Amino acid sequence: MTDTILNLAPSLGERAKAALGKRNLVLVGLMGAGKSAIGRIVAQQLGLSFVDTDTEIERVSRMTISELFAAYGEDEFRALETRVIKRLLRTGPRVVSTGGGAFVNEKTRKQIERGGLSVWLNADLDVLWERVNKRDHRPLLKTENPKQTLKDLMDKRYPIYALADITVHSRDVRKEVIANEVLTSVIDYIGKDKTL
Ligand SMILES: Nc1ncnc2c1ncn2[C@@H]1O[C@H](COP(=O)(O)OP(=O)(O)O)[C@@H](O)[C@H]1O
Ligand SMILES: O=C(O)C1=C[C@@H](OP(=O)(O)O)[C@@H](O)[C@H](O)C1
Ligand SMILES: [Mg+2]
Repeated sequence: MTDTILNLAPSLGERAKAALGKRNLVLVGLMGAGKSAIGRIVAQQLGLSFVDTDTEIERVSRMTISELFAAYGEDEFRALETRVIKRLLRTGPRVVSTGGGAFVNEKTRKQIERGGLSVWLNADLDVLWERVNKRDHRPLLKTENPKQTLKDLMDKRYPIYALADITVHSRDVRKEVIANEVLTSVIDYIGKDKTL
């Protein structure tokens, strides 16, 4: 009997999916915040498809992000990013993990505002640095002092990320914990805003 009741209770993922309806869930935030890693887990829990915009950009261009930056520069990369995100949001609902600069670009941000619910994964400098310094595939961090570059980007971008619908504190705990907080925040946010 108890088993039956437990089985019928909707899971956190099911409740968040019902709250989201047809909206896309879009993760934004700085490099290393966990957008790609957390987005994948959140999508699994929601039973929605997952796409990482950088992976999609690499697929359509048949180049890596570093190659794109080197060959065409950041402005061209942003233009491609805007186009890719527009298409992904049109054909959802899905979970979309963006690259760190996407939400900072005004055109892309407006698309995200129209096409989905945005979640900022907000992390401290030391957490971000710990995560990004292990890999070297991020062209913007190929500077003499990448930690300072990250700090400068934080100062510039955090006021813009703060425009996201929801903020979740990304920190040094298991990824599943952060993913659950994203789902809970979605339920809370949609429950509070009756106009949605
Ligand atoms: N909560 C977490 N705990 C431990 N490692 C994490 C956590 N979130 C992300 N990571 C790791 O940090 C690195 C950067 O995460 P990633 O998802 O690529 O960030 P982003 O897409 O925001 O740049 C990856 O190796 C990822 O597995
Ligand atoms: O912050 C940025 O401008 C960028 C972040 C990267 O994605 P992640 O945030 O997933 O590392 C990637 O899109 C590109 O290197 C530019
Ligand atoms: Mg990423």
